[in-house]
Amino acid sequence: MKIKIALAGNPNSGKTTLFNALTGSNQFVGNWPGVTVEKKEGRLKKHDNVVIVDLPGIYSLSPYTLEEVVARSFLIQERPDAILNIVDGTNLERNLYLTTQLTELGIPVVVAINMMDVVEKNGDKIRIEALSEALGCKVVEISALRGKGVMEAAEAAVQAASAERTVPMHRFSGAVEHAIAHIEEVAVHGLPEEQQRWYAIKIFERDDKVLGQLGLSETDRAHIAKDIEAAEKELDDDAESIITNERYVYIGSIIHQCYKKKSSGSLTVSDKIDKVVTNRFLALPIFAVIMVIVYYISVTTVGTIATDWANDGVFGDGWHLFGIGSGEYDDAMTEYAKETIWTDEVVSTVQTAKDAGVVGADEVLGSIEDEDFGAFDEAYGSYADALAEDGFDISETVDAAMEEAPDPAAYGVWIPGIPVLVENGLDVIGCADWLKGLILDGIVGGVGAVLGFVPQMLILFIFLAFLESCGYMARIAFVMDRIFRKFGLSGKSFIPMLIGSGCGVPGIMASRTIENERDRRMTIMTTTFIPCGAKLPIIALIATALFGGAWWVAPSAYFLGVAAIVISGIMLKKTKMFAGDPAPFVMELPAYHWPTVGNILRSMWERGWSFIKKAGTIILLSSIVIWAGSCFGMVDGQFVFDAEMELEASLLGMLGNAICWIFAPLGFGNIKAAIATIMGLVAKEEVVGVFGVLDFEGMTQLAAYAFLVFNLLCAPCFAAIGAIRREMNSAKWTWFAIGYQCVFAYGAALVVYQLGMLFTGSGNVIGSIAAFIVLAFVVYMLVRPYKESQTLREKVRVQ
Ligand SMILES: Nc1nc2c(ncn2[C@@H]2O[C@H](COP(=O)(O)OP(=O)(O)OP(=O)(O)O)[C@@H](O)[C@H]2O)c(=O)[nH]1
Ligand SMILES: [Mg+2]
Repeated sequence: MKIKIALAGNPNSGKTTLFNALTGSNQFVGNWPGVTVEKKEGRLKKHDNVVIVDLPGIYSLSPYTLEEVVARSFLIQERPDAILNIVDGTNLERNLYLTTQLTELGIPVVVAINMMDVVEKNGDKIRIEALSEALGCKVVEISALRGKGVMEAAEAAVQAASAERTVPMHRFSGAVEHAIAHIEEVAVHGLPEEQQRWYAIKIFERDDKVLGQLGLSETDRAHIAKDIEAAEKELDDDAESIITNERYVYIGSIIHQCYKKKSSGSLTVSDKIDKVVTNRFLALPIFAVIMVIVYYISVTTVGTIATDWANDGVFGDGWHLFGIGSGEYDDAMTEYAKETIWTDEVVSTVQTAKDAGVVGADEVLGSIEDEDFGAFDEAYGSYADALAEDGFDISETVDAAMEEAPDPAAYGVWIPGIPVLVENGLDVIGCADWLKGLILDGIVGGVGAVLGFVPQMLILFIFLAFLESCGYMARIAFVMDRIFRKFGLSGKSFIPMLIGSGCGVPGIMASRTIENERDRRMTIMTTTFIPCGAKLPIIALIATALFGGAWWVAPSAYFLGVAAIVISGIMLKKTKMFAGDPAPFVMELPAYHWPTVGNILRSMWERGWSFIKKAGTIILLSSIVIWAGSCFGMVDGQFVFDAEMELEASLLGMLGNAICWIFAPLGFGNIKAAIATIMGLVAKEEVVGVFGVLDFEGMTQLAAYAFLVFNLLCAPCFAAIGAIRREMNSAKWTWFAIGYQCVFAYGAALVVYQLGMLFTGSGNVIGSIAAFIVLAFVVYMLVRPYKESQTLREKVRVQ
C-alpha cells in the first residue's frame, strides 16, 4: 500500500529544503515566504511505497491566496496518511498556531522542529518531551539544510501513518466547547469520527468554504447559529477571534513550559545588516550597486572569458588546454602579423577610415598600435564588413595573409573545437555537401551559438542563487514595497520579478501569492520585462560585439527591465482596469542564512540544465528550420536549394523582408534583425542563434541598443506565454498582456532610437515627433491623478 506524507508548515520554514533532502529532487528553495506555489510529489529515498508531498507554506487553515488554497485543499480533501509539520524553531510561537490546527484534522501528525542549527547557535533550548506531551504528537528536531535528522523525521511520519490518529490535547473554554459539542451533534455526525472536531470548529468560526461544502439545512443552520451566538455573548467577542485568541493563549502556555530563550538584549547580526540594507536612503543605491556588480561580472568580465572559451574554443576552431602553448602562439602570431598582416597599406587604409569616422576603425587601429593580435582579430571580425561597406576594404590582404599564418595546433596542447571535429568526421565518411551544411551550419552553428553562452548564464545563476538563499532578495521586496505603496503598487509584485531574473515561467507563477486579482494580473503582465537567463545571450552579444564590452550595457538591461515594470505599474494602476488600493504586504523578513555551497550549485545547475535541455530540443529544431529557410528560395523565378544563396532570395529572407519595415522606425529594419526578433518568440536564445547561423551584420550602436530594448521588453517566449495563459486563465487577458508588452517595447525602442538619433544630430522629423508623442503620453500617464485618488491616499495614510 502507498503511504502519502504531506509536508505542511509556515512559509519559509524549510519544507522544500527537507523535500529535496528526502527525495533527492531539486525543487526551488529561496529565503523568503511564498517560494513554493504548487504541490510537488516525490518518492522517499529507500522507501518505494512512501510518497512525500511538498506543499506551499500556510499560516493557518483559513486560506487567502491561491497557493494557500492548494495546501488546504490537499490536506482536507485528499487527506494524506500523515502530516509532517515543519516548524521553524527560531519562530516557535507563530509556527505552532498552524500546528494546533493540524492536530485537529484527525490525521496523524509528526512535528519536525527545523533550523535547529540556528536555534543551537543562538543558545536557545527546546524541551522536546514536554512539547510532545502538550501537543499530543511526536516531536523531532532536524536541520533540513545540514541534512541532520531528516531521515528519522520521515521515518517517524511513516510510523505515525500506520499508528493511531493524533488526538488534539487542546480544549477551548467551556462556552466554546459546549457550542462545538452541539455542532458536532447537529451538523457533522455523519462524517468519520476523527474529522468531526475540526469541521465543528470551522463551523463555529463560520468558515464559508466549510459551510458551503457541507450544505446544511436551514433549520440546522439556525440551530447552530444560536449556539455560536450564545458563546459569543458569554465571551464578548466574535467567534473567529475567540478561537484565534484562545489558540494563542494556549500556545503562550506551551512556550512558557517548553522553550528557554537565551536572553540577549543586543541586536542580532541580521538586525544589524538590515539597519544598513533597508535604510531609507541607502537601500536603493546598495541594490543598484549589487545588481551592477552581478551583471558586470556575469556578462562582461568572468562571463566573457568563459564565453569566449566556449564560443571560440569549444564551438569554434579549438583551444589550448589550460592555456598551455597559448602564450607562445600569441607571440608567434603577433610577430607574423607585424610582418605580413599589418602592412603599411592596411594601416594607412584603417587610418583614413578612422579619420573619416567609420564605426570600429579606431578599435582596429588601436589593436594594431598595441601590437595585440587577439584584439585585432576580434575588432577585425566585428568591423571588417562595416569598413568594406564604406570603401575601406582590408579583407583581401588580411585573408590572404591568414592562409599562411602559424597554426595554433602546433603550439602546446591544442584541442580542436567541436565544429572542426565534426567537419573532419563528415569528411572522412564522405558526407554529401548539403547534409554537411545542415549539420555544420544549421545544427552545430545554431545550437553552438546558444550553448556558448551557458557559462555566462551559470555565473549569473550562482549570483542569483546566493542572493535568493541568503535572504537579501526578501529585503528588496520590502524596500520596494515602502516606495511603491506611494504609487498604489505592492511590494509583493516584486517577488515574481526577482524570480523572473532566472526564468520568466516560475516568475509568472509566483504571482499566485498576490491576493488581489487586479494586482495579480498586472504583475503577470509585467514580470517578463525583467531580463531572464535566456535574454542574457542577447545582452552579452550586443555588449561585446557592438559596445566592445562596455561595463554599463549589461546592468543597464536589468535596470531597463525594472524601470519598465515600475512605469507600467504606475501607468496601469491609473486606468480603471487596475485601480484600487495596494494589497497589504505582511511579509516578515526572514533571518539571513549562509547558504551551503551545495545548495547554490544545485540551484545553478537546475536552472542551467533546463537551458541546455532547451538547446537540445526546441533550439535544435528551430536552428534546422532557420538553416532550411536560408537555403531554400527563389532564384530567377525558380524554387531552388543552394547553401550559398543570397539571404534576400531565400524563404527566410523573404519573410524578413515582408516584416522588416515594422522595425525600420526603431533603427533595425534589416532582414536579420527582423528574423531574429520573430524567432525570439520561440525562445529568446534563438535571437543569438539566428546571428550564429546568419552571422552578425554591422549595425550602429544606437540601432543595436534599440534592438536590445525591443527584444528585452516585447512578448516573451512561447513557454512564458503559455504560463501567462495558465495564470490568467483567460484568452482575452493573455492577448491583452502580449499586446501591451509589444506596444510598450515598440514605444521604448522608438524613443531610444529616435531621440538618440536626434542627439547625435542625425534625427528625422517624423521619427522625433513620434518619439516625443510617446514620451509625452507616458509622462501624462505617470502624473495624471488616480481614478480614485481620494480614497487611495486616505487609505495609505491610515496604514
Ligand atoms: N539555517 C538553516 N536554514 C534552513 C534550514 N532549512 C531551510 N533553511 C533555509 O530556509 C530558507 C527557506 O527554505 P525553503 O525550503 O524554501 O522553505 P519553504 O518552507 O519550502 O518555503 P515556502 O515554499 O515559501 O513555503 C532557505 O533559505 C533555506 O536554505 C535549516 O535547517 N537551517
Ligand atoms: Mg517551499
